[in-house]
Amino acid sequence: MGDTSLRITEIFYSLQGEAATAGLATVFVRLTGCPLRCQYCDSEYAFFGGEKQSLEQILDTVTGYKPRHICVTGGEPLAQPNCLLLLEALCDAGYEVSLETSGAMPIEQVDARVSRVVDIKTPASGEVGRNLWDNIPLLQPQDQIKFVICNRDDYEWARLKVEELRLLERVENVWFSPSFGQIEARDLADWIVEDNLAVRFQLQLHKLLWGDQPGY
Ligand SMILES: C[S@@+](CC[C@H](N)C(=O)[O-])C[C@H]1O[C@@H](n2cnc3c(N)ncnc32)[C@H](O)[C@@H]1O
Ligand SMILES: Nc1nc2[nH]cc(C(=O)O)c2c(=O)[nH]1
Ligand code: SF4
Ligand SMILES: [Mg+2]
Repeated sequence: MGDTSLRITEIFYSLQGEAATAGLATVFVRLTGCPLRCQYCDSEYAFFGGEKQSLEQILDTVTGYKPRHICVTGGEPLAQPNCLLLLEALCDAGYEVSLETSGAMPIEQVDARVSRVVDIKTPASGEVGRNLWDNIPLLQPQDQIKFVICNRDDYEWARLKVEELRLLERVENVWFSPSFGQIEARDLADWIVEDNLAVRFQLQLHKLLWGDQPGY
């Protein structure tokens, strides 16, 4: 077997602040490095640095918290090929695993037990050109789609994508999430109601509880 280590920025235990398992105690494994540069990124500290850790080391740290839920995030976790091994090992260990990923990397090889939370990058993210549209037909009902909305134009764009790609038929949860500090969350909520959309609004719970800082 070759090198199975991963570059890790942090591993911490907190309340899941996003998506379908929001509110549940969760261990976060944040992988270092990302090929994208979304203008709003709240995890820039994960672009560089980190520490190489073996799969065993990572699993030991995770197990120490005695969690049920694990969220693998970054940076862009799928930019490290060994991420696939980590996801498989976490599933084998019996954890409920979710993966936060930009829509920019192939999701095909991710273990089928994982809930893949695919962020479709909007025009105002600055990275709309990186969306890998081939991922869309691969989505399963337990996967999730997220749009981080920065302004009204992003909202209109996302609304059209939901329709065009029939996203509500593909996955149980399509999330519209306000870009933190860039748009009034209430405006986004009002637009969803006015347009009678079947998407789900979310706020990043951890930022309301602890502010925008690493480790929470
Ligand atoms: C930091 S990223 C890591 C995973 C992956 N690189 C991605 O973009 O999905 C995790 C999630 O946080 C979201 N996010 C980052 N900065 C944000 C912000 N300022 N407001 C709202 N969501 C944000 C991202 O869009 C993504 O859905
Ligand atoms: N509490 C908490 N929940 C989260 N859900 C997704 C996160 C991320 O950074 O990907 C995150 C995070 O950083 N903290
Ligand atoms: S893809 Fe994710 S980690 Fe990378 S810059 Fe965008 S939000 Fe940040
Ligand atoms: Mg975060």
